[in-house]
Amino acid sequence: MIRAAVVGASGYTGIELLRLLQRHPQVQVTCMTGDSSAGKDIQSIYPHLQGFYGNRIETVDPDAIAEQADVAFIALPSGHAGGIVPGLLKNGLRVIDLGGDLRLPADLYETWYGKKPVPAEVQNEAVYGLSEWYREEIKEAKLIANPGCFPTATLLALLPLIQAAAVEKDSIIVDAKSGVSGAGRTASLGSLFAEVNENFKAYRVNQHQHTPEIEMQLSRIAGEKVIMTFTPHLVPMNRGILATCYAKVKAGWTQSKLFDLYRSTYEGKPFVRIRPEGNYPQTKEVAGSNLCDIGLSLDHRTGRLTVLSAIDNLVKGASGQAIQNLNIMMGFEETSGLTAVPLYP
Ligand SMILES: NC(=O)C1=CN([C@@H]2O[C@H](COP(=O)(O)OP(=O)(O)OC[C@H]3O[C@@H](n4cnc5c(N)ncnc54)[C@H](OP(=O)(O)O)[C@@H]3O)[C@@H](O)[C@H]2O)C=CC1
Ligand SMILES: CC(=O)N[C@@H](CCC(=O)OP(=O)(O)O)C(=O)O
Repeated sequence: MIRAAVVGASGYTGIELLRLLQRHPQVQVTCMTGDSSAGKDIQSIYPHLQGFYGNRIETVDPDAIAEQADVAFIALPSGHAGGIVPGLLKNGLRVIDLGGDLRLPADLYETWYGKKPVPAEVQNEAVYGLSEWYREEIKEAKLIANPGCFPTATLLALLPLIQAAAVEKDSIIVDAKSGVSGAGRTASLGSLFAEVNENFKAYRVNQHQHTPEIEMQLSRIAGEKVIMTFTPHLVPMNRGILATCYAKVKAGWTQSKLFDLYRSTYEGKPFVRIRPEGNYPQTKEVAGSNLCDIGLSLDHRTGRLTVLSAIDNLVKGASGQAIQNLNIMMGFEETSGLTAVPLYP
C-alpha cells in the first residue's frame, strides 16, 4: 500500500481524487491539505464523504506532507507548484501536479498564465503526463505535469493524424466546450447559476492558456511547428468536455483508412474508445469515468475531417489521468482504481 497526499483536497479535482482513490487497491490517502478549509474535517465540508474519509485538512507544509506520504497530488490553482514541489522531491516523494505550472517552458508560461514560472530545474524534470502517448517516459518519472482538461481531449483526438502526417498542419481548428466544474470551486462571478444557466458562451478567444500547451505537444509529435485555432466555450452542465476538431486531410486519406489509423493507434489503450462510423461521442457517455470517446467523419465535398472527443474534465481531464499516471509510474495495473462504468443517464 502506498500513502498519498492530496494537496488541495477541498477543491473539485481534490475531491475527485478522493472519490477515485477510495477504491484503489494499492493507495491510501493519508494526508489532505487546503487553504481556507485548513483545520476542518473533510466531511464537514463535503458531507457526501461521510463514512469514507474522516481526515482533518492541514495547511500546506512540504516537510509535514513528506512525513505522511510517498506520493503527492498537487491540486492547487496555478502559481503554487514552485513553492511546494522542490521540497517534496527533496524528500523523495513522487509528485503529480494537476495545474498548469509545469506544462510549459518559462517564457510561454509567463506569456499565457501571466505568472512567475517555476525554476527551470523543476520544470525540466517534469514529464508531460498524457498517459496514452508518453507511457515510457512516465514510467521513469518522479515529477509529472498532468495535462490540462482541454488539451487532453484535443490531443487524444488530433495526435494520431499528426503522427501519420494525414492532415495539412496549418488547417486545424478546435472548438471545445466545457462544463462549469472546469473552473473549480473557488467562487467567481462567471460561475454563478444565473450567469451560466440557459447560456452558452465562448471565452478567452485566441487567448486561452491551453493553446500553447496543445500546440507544443502537436509540434513535438509532428517534429515541426504546428499552430492552430482554439476556442473554448462554457456550457451549463456540471461535468464534461466535448472537443470538435477540424482539419483538412491530405490526398489519399479515405474515411476507412482514417478509422484504421485511430483503431490501430489506440489498440490496447484501455481508456480510449473509438466510436463506430456514424456514431459520435457525448459527454454523458463518459461521465464519472476515465474514458475518452472519439468519433470521426470525413466530408468528401470539402476534404475536411471532423474528429469529436468527449471526456469528463474532472476524471480523464484531471484526477483520473493523474491516477493513471501514478499507476504507470509505480508499475501498478494501468486501470487500477479507474474501472468504473460511466454514470448514465
Ligand atoms: N477543474 C477541472 O476540471 C480541472 C482543473 N485543473 C487544474 O487543477 C488545479 C485544481 O483545480 P480545482 O480543483 O478545479 O480548483 P478548486 O478551486 O476547486 O480548488 C482549489 C484548491 O486549492 C486550495 N488552495 C487555493 N489557494 C491556496 C493557497 N494559496 N494555498 C494552499 N491551497 C490553496 C483550495 O483550498 P481551500 O478550499 O481550503 O481554500 C482548494 O483545495 C488547478 O490548477 C486547475 O487549473 C486541471 C484540469 C481540470
Ligand atoms: C470551464 C473553465 O473555466 N475551465 C478552465 C480549465 C482550467 C484548467 O485546466 O486550467 P489549468 O491550465 O490552469 O490547469 C479554463 O478554461 O481555464
